[in-house]
Amino acid sequence: MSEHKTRICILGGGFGGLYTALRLSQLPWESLPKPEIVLVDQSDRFVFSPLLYELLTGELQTWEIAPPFEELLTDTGVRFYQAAVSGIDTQQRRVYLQDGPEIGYDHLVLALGGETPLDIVPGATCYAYPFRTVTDVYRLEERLRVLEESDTDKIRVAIVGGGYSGVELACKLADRLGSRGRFRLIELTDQILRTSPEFNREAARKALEERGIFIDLETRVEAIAQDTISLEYKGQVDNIPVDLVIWTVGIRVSPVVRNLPLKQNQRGQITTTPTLQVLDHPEIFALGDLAECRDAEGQLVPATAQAAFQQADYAAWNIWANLTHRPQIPFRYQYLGEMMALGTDNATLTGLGIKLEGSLAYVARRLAYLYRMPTLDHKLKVGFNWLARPIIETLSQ
Ligand SMILES: Cc1cc2nc3c(=O)[nH]c(=O)nc-3n(C[C@H](O)[C@H](O)[C@H](O)COP(=O)(O)OP(=O)(O)OC[C@H]3O[C@@H](n4cnc5c(N)ncnc54)[C@H](O)[C@@H]3O)c2cc1C
Ligand SMILES: NC(=O)c1ccc[n+]([C@@H]2O[C@H](COP(=O)([O-])OP(=O)(O)OC[C@H]3O[C@@H](n4cnc5c(N)ncnc54)[C@H](OP(=O)(O)O)[C@@H]3O)[C@@H](O)[C@H]2O)c1
Ligand SMILES: C/C(=C\Cc1cc(O)c2ccccc2c1O)CCC[C@H](C)CCC[C@H](C)CCCC(C)C
Repeated sequence: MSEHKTRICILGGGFGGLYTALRLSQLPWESLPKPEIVLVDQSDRFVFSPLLYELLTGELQTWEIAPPFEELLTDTGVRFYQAAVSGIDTQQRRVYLQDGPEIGYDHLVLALGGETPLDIVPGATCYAYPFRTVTDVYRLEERLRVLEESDTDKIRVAIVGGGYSGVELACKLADRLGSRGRFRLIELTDQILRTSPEFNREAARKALEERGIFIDLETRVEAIAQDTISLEYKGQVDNIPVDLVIWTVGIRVSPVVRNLPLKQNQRGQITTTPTLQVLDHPEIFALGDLAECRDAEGQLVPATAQAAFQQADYAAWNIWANLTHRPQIPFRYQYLGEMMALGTDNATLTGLGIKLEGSLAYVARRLAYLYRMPTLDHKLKVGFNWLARPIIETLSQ
């Protein structure tokens, strides 16, 4: 008689999914056969999004911040499928893939993250550049290169959203374009970085000012066309000429998630228990940006990499606990602080009672992120490269 091997299927290989898979592969399964762990992602590589800006400035290379899953999962026993998830049957416990096999599961982990919605303003889908994936970075890089090689005197860039992504991108791009860049940062509310600690917000304001970045507060984007952006401020609409519009605003869960017969909030996020299980489906875990979770203390868990990274440990542990008949542990979110890149030699950091800005914060942020990268092997490769690169560059001058 062939024995059914328990299968854990993880959908999405980002901060929630990949780290759950890696943690699961390290847990002790001695008392029972190791389950089959399957990870599905539409991309062939994991993206360490906090360091995505550094691709645009050439500070980092793609392999460092977006290593292929096959490489990260070597010797872990986790099986990787590159395919887009097109549907999930939660009754039959089956996952459907575009151009791929159907996968049955015993435990399912939903970690598909979110998408940047562009269709909320006319013209944005056609003319604005989102900033979330490596493909987004390559498209933006191509546009920047065309503009840099053109004979236009000033390159006019509008960045929509005065949140973290908008501010970080503005500073990095301002450093890349130097005196040729003309930047506006467009924010709907009356301040940038509304949720940041005052220290980081002040450091960001200073960095934006030093780079001559103009901030439009209380300003709504009405429409985007090929070479203009229409901005509404205090009831008046202005059409401003631009060469490039970058859209960093909003997050939306994908239609695959929206279509699931699982309890969701107004934004389509799946409601979970503090143990990260989906209501009425103890075999399904949901984490990261697609989940609405209140932790053991009742605090709402934010949609950040910091939170997804912490949830992954609990999701893995609770699946293991389920299979080994141990009690579940409720998730406790620990806000450790936040870090922001504010240019190619500058950053700000507030966390664990420490406040740092300038080049010291720049180095500390890099080291803190190196420590958060997946797998020891990858950390060593990247760390070694960070040490070796400046030496090689100096010697080859
Ligand atoms: C530019 C940028 C910078 C950021 N910086 C920070 C930061 O400094 N600190 C911080 O805490 N947070 C940061 N964030 C937020 C952070 O990236 C997210 O909160 C975090 O990635 C959420 O993790 P997740 O696992 O839910 O989703 P993700 O990490 O987005 O992973 C989702 C995965 O699912 C895959 N996927 C999606 N749909 C499908 C499908 N249909 N089929 C198959 N695969 C699919 C995707 O390819 C992706 O690999 C940043 C975000 C951006 C965009
Ligand atoms: N360094 C970091 O820690 C870091 C970096 C990047 C991302 N993240 C995390 O990733 C998530 C997404 O961050 P994000 O910066 O990409 O997005 P975000 O936090 O949603 O910021 C977008 C900003 O744009 C504003 N806005 C919304 N609609 C607008 C419109 N139509 N026109 C102009 N402005 C508009 C938002 O105002 P409202 O707030 O009022 O909606 C907000 O201030 C967050 O959870 C964040 O914590 C963290
Ligand atoms: C603020 C810190 C962590 C929170 C955090 C933020 C993120 O954006 C993440 C993204 C993805 C995964 C996880 C996280 C995340 O946990 C870090 C706090 C760091 C400390 C304040 C100390 C840092 C010490 C340095 C590593 C060494 C300093 C060396 C010197 C100053 C050069």
